[in-house]
Amino acid sequence: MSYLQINGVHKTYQEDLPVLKNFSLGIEKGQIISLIGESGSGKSTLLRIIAGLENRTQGEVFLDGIRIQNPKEKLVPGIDEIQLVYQEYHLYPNSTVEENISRPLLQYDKIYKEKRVADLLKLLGLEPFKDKLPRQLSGGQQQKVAIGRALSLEPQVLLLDEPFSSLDTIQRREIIEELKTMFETLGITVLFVTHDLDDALQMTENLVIIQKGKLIQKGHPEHIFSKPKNLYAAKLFSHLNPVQGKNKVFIRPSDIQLYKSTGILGKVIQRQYLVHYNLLTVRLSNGSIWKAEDKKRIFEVADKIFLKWEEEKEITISNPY
Ligand SMILES: Nc1ncnc2c1ncn2[C@@H]1O[C@H](COP(=O)(O)OP(=O)(O)OP(=O)(O)O)[C@@H](O)[C@H]1O
Repeated sequence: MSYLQINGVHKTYQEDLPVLKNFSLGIEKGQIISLIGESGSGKSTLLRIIAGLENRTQGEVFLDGIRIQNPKEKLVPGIDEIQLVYQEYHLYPNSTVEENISRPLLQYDKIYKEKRVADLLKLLGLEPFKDKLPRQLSGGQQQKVAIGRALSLEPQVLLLDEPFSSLDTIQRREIIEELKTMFETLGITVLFVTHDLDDALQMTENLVIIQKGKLIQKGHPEHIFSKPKNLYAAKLFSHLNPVQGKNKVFIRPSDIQLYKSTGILGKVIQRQYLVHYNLLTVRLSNGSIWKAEDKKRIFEVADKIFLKWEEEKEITISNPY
């Protein structure tokens, strides 16, 4: 059994409409995992179940071998060892940063509380803002306060439910970088939920993919990229072009080479400037529409183009769902 063990969790809010289907996952102590899935795939429900804040229809969750109780089995749902951080910061608007972080420690010894809060303010780089109100902070700083508050109880596991979705790209990149280092230093076990593959990869190389309540695939991104279990897992990484004359066989735009004279003929119908290449939309002579990456930025709309690729780069996806 893993440190955090999720065994066959099944959840239905309404009869016959399962939101989680026999979901099992083991997470080792100190591991950081990114759980990625589209909207409505059951990610938040799973986190609430792990935290003991939502009743499971079937299955069990264990932390260090101890069963997490359903809310209906407890007077006060949840446990201190597992803390959940939400997208909306849920801060107390009229309390300072310091007060927000110390709030869960109301019942604790004063000296312990002061030290714990001072440590967290330092760890999160929030010391200069300790007397400010949440509304005087940026979104990223507010989320750090929420994370500080979650960490105040010295949890073993931190569950992050799309915590950076409302931040802009640069803020997200910076805060993920900073928190990742902090989590590694603390040795805390983290399950980070997101629908954004870039965010997921910035946090860790341990990926878990959930789709419609089912665990589709887990592992290193390189493995999922080259051997995706289904179309959704494959498409998370890039667009897929269906190879003509081959059933369920695809080629990624990044694996296509572009030529001016030999290969499969097409015509550029759209060109999109992206950071590292121009993304071309190409109509092939059989009418199908493909995407290709023009890394040298050579081709223009209406140009003739010829495509080639190595057969070994083709991906066969037997499961279309
Ligand atoms: N309390 C509830 N009562 C009834 N249905 C619910 C409840 N909470 C969630 N659901 C439904 O369960 C499904 C999964 O929702 P959930 O929030 O777990 O998914 P998610 O992957 O976190 O989605 P998002 O990224 O949009 O938050 C959705 O269809 C949602 O409408």
